[in-house]
Amino acid sequence: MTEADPVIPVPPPTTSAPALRIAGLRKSFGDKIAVENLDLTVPSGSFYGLVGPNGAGKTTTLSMATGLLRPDAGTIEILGTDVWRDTVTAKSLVGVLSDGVALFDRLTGEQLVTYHGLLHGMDRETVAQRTADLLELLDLQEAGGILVVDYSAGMTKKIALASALVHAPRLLVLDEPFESVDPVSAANIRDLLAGYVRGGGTVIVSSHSMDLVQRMCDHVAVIGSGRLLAAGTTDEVRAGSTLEDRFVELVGGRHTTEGPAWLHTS
Ligand SMILES: Nc1ncnc2c1ncn2[C@@H]1O[C@H](COP(=O)(O)OP(=O)(O)OP(=O)(O)O)[C@@H](O)[C@H]1O
Repeated sequence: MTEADPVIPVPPPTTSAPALRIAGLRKSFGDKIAVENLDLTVPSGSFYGLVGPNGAGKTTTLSMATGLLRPDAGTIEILGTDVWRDTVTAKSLVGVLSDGVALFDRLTGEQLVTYHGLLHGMDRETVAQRTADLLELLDLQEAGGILVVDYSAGMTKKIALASALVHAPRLLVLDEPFESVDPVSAANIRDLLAGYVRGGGTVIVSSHSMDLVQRMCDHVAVIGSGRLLAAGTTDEVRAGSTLEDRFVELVGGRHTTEGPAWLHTS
């Protein structure tokens, strides 16, 4: 699949508001401050990367941004709709692939995608057509009749992505979409997402692959310890070096030793 048109037409914009606007976002778990005073604006039509070290607050931020986790403070708007005041409208605008949220895995892959489509109020015929398209695009045709509980990690990721896409959302929020996915499927997913953005959609993707984010995303935000460290176009943020080098510079934490002596066999 190359230079593909968007598989699913993205509804035309009805607002000039950014795809996502976050202001003053905070979240603590007990004494642990996971997200601290975070401001972030994701322009409509962008392919936005969110990067940060383990425990930086990416999943917490994306969960709050998509109506899955209530913030302690701050506002979040998706295309001008306040996520926590008008959650139903906001959720209709967004497709979410979450890290670690359980799927209804006693359904087959086909049933799971169909369920998500029906949940969004789509008619059965459209849901069936789109489900078939998505299963084909994600190389899951043969697995469509198998229970999701029996899927591999990569297949589970792909069926969750299909479920997030079936209602043709205006904004797609993907937490670690390429984790466990084989290189061919990853390339197919990248083409699918690029086509989706060309068709007017917005993608936010969190990833630990700096190389992938640098190649794929036109904007990037770096977060560390729950705070925004840098944000802008990918070229602005990497400022002449590679995103990986810039990331290490911003985040720190590189160890200069080769580990304890007992790890060295000779
Ligand atoms: N439900 C929770 N209860 C307690 N602490 C939590 C909870 N969820 C997240 N945290 C803490 O909040 C911080 C941010 O976690 P988060 O999962 O958002 O990081 P992340 O950037 O997605 O990390 P990773 O790249 O490792 O997935 C971490 O210190 C984590 O331990």
